[in-house]
Amino acid sequence: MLFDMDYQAISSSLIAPVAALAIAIYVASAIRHAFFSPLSSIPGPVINKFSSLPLLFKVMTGQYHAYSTELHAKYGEIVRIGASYVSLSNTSDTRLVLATHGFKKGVAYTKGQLTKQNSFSTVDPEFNKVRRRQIGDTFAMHTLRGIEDLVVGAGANSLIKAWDAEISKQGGAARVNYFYALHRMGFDVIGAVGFGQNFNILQTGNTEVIDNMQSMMHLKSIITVLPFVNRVPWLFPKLKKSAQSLLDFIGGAIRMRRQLIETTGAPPRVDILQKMIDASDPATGQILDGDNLVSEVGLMLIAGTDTTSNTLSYTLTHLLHNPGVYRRATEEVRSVFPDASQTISFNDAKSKLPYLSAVIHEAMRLNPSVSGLLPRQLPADGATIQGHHIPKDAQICISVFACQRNPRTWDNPNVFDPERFLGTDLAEKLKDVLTFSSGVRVCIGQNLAWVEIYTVLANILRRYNFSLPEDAPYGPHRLNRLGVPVEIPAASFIVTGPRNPKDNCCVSITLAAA
Ligand code: HEM
Repeated sequence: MLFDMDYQAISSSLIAPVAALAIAIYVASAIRHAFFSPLSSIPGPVINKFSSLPLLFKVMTGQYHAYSTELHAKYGEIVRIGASYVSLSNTSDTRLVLATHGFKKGVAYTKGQLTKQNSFSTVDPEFNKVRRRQIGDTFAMHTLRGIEDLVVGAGANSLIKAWDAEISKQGGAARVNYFYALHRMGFDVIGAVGFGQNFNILQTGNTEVIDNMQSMMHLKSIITVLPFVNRVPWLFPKLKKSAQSLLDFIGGAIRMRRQLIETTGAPPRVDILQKMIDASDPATGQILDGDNLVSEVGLMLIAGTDTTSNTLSYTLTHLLHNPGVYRRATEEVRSVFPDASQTISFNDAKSKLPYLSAVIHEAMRLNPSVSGLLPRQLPADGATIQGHHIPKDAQICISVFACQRNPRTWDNPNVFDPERFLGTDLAEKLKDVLTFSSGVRVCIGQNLAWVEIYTVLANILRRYNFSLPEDAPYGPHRLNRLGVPVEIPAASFIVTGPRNPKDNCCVSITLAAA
């Protein structure tokens, strides 16, 4: 008993010094990491030298794109954006990081994973190489030429059908929400080319599946930062239920296709789903099956819908906010393609409409739809960038948004000005645009996105007159201190889009004179 009492007395008297020692060690290590690590020479807010919490908060609340851009404007082209995180806004440095598998994707990609690893989420270069070999042909231009009719049918033509119906229903002029219309359409396009199915949500107005997709992106952003959320069923149950519904939906679509092949003995048509079912790695013969197929096709639905639809939405927003640009783009389309009975094809739109091309490039520069945190690991020896040694245990964050608004690269970077992409130096200029990323992990679906973007914009600009409704909260009537329209607020949950599309993306449309 006596021994017990002594023991208790001794242990209680030790608590305070042990705790003090632990705190001292923690503080010393934080100070060493903040001020004496190789990262200490990199500029940034003092708090970021000690903690990554401000960064993680910005990621979770959808503000990373704006936060990184703000810090680069203040501190320069290399910034300590978190205790172990460095951000770059110089395109050449960023391209260098993206060029090879030397800088592997950061582990955050695997934390946000809700399905089996796929070509996007994997951090393993070998796995990625196999996947890209398996599905590369699926997205090659020669494949897409074969399915352009599907893209245009579910895309531009279907949108025109829906908007024509709205115009006649609303008596000659219709008020529509272009964000939702373009998202539903984008989903139908992936349905047509990726699932061999007519989801038809543009015509039916069903948005449940779109909402499920947005919930999945939100959940992924949260899990990236707080991985334990995925293991605790009662945390964010609504988001999880929506994400699961989406995965069930994808699994069901693949099962239907397999059953159809078993019944008829042949695929109904050559589309992306069939290409993926048939895909094999030319080097190893490995095929895609089971959960791997669900994961890859699910990725395509998410990566292909939100990104392309947001790009289209932003392009239309910029046209509506800049009436002079809108007039010139519309005149170009209508004078080059006066016959409204002929659908404008991808090749024609791309090769014959230089001003519309410049508008699209400029919208994609200002609003790259993938501008969330894209972290990269360092090689074993670290790397030296802009004279700073970045050690192997740090991570480099790619901020496409900050790169594309870097004032050292772009004059008046926050001003929408398609003229930038009209000169003879177009190819040079495009080297500074990283909207589809670059290097070994460059977007695999960009050809599909281009076909959809050009065919939709060319055909709707020819067919409709667009104008902002009188109650539009943003537009040419609301200018910032640079004298250009205030940008509508955006949120970035991996994909960046308008934060409140319901209120900020309405437009009035009428049929253009034939
Ligand atoms: C305007 C539309 C699009 C934009 C701006 C875009 C942008 C990007 C970017 C920036 C990346 C790199 C992300 C990273 O490093 O973490 C990426 C990767 C990827 N994208 Fe896209 N994308 C678009 C459309 C599409 C479409 C239509 C598909 C397929 C249907 C697609 C499929 C993918 C895949 C599979 C990857 C991962 C590639 C890899 O890591 O090897 N994307 N995209």
